[in-house]
Amino acid sequence: MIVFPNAKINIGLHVVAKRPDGYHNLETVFYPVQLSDALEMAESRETKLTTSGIEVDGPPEKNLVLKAWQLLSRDFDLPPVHFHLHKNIPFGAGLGGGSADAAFTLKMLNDFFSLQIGPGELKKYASTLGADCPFFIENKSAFATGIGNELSPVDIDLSEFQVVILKPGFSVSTQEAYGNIVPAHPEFNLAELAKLPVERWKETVINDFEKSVFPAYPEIKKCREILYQQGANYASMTGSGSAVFGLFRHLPADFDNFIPRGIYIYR
Ligand SMILES: C[C@](O)(CO)[C@H](O)COP(=O)(O)OP(=O)(O)OC[C@H]1O[C@@H](n2ccc(N)nc2=O)[C@H](O)[C@@H]1O
Ligand SMILES: Nc1ncnc2c1ncn2[C@@H]1O[C@H](COP(=O)(O)OP(=O)(O)OP(=O)(O)O)[C@@H](O)[C@H]1O
Repeated sequence: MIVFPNAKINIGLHVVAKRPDGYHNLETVFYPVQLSDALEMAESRETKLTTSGIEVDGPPEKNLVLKAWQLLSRDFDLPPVHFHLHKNIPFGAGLGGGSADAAFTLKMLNDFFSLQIGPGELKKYASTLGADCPFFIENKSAFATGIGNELSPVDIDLSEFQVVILKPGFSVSTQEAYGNIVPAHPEFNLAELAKLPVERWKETVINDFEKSVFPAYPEIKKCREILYQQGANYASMTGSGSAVFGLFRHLPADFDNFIPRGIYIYR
């Protein structure tokens, strides 16, 4: 069985408050995008993970794919499986790639072994693997509150836009980014703002992490500037960076010529 865990972008992100458990309450809109990993699973003599593509740091047992398998194997009698993960989504990018792999592993195990876990229960398993993870269970645009795990559907359709993602050669640690932010209650509700025409988002739909991350990493700010110079109708950092995305009604044919060396382009 093969699945294609996709990335997400954040359309606005407000860090609302620090919680006693050290995590932060936030408000954001998650939107799924096409950029995807490939994850294959087959029954095997022992449970193992092999990888190709972008090299993920850390040993296989720390990989969220195996963590998702371990999580379900505590409650279900799962036979051993061989996973192969081909990694295309850069990590430490704010694109939620690791969380997507974890959520798709849960869904694939549930389907393949007919475990009969309902979507609500699957989301609960997912939230123990990462704050971004429950979104990828339904994988539909959603307004998120709590630590990012309380989701309600939001009707946003960006199909007329081309989504272009720029990623500098370095990553930003999510933990560090949260550590450098001063939480504040937002004036406006993001779910409402996201209903405005995309052309009005530039002034209204804000990712709070840009304020704290841009001064330390001017190259990320530069990526957003380039996207606007090239005619993006909206551009923003996603999550805690380091990737930024642009939404284009018309992407210039010579777009790639304007992207400095060392910056990866995904579309
Ligand atoms: C920045 C976002 O990508 C926005 O979508 C997410 O909030 C991050 O979600 P994630 O990578 O799934 O986060 P986790 O792997 O659960 O947590 C990584 C670290 O980020 C911090 N963290 C994460 C989520 C959150 N709501 N508050 C936090 O303070 C915590 O220090 C945590 O140790
Ligand atoms: N399947 C996986 N894919 C990517 N990273 C993984 C995976 N499994 C474990 N990790 C660990 O998670 C870290 C990346 O997490 P991080 O949350 O920074 O990145 P992300 O997946 O881009 O998501 P986001 O930045 O949106 O939270 C990696 O450095 C790696 O150690």
